[in-house]
Amino acid sequence: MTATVNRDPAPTPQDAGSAVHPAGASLTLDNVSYRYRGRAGLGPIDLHVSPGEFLCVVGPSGSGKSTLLSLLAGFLRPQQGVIRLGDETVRGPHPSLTLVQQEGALFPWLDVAGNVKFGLKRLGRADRDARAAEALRLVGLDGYGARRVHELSGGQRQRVSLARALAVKPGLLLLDEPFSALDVQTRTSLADELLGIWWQQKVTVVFVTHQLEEALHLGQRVVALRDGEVALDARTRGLSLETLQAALQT
Ligand SMILES: Nc1ncnc2c1ncn2[C@@H]1O[C@H](COP(=O)(O)OP(=O)(O)OP(=O)(O)O)[C@@H](O)[C@H]1O
Repeated sequence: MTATVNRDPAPTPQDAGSAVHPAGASLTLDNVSYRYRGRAGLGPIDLHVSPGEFLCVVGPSGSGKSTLLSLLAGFLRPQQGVIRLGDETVRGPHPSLTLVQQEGALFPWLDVAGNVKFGLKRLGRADRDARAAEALRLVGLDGYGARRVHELSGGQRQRVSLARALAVKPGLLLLDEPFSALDVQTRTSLADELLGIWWQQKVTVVFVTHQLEEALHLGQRVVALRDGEVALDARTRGLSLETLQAALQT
């Protein structure tokens, strides 16, 4: 039997019509490649992500997911091709582009609010405080600002990481297996909260995961990488798990 996961998590910005003005930036990869010592790596690939789109990237170990995220985050420079965020070429880490990783990477010497405000140094104090409070409310941690990081559960720490990323009001949110270290229940509820936040904020999302079911549940679109190339690029609506698995195997 074919198990079809047929879920569009929320109406897309396009579905919602002209009332919605996505805050997210478009992302374009034009003939991009990066090869370590000229061999393994990624590309060349072409990819366009629309403003406000939620894209999931899947692929087996070594298929190029981390390389792709490092390129998008500006940590690596393409050896060939161009990456654009909106009209701007990505040449390095960019304030409108934030990355949330598996283990959050919070600063243990700062309290929760200090962590969330970390990327807001260019703002005045009142704006920083307001942004941090808003971001903590978005992730369900209203009132947690004065807590120490070590007092938090794994799920709460990932919420703080997400709040820190959202506080800068990014055009593009990059998520690298952000929930994979969490238990299934926490993972599921955080994934659903992320969908709510995405829908509210209209940020463009690139979400990397090993879990094909998670990609079909969360994404509007999924890109499957195999050996550094795009093996499948499809809308998730109506896409079966078997089709996705087959694309990664053949
Ligand atoms: N620093 C490096 N030096 C040499 N080769 C590398 C380096 N980093 C990655 N590679 C190679 O590039 C290819 C893509 O690796 P990448 O880490 O992007 O894959 P991945 O899909 O993120 O894997 P995983 O799911 O295991 O994290 C692999 O063949 C890997 O061995």
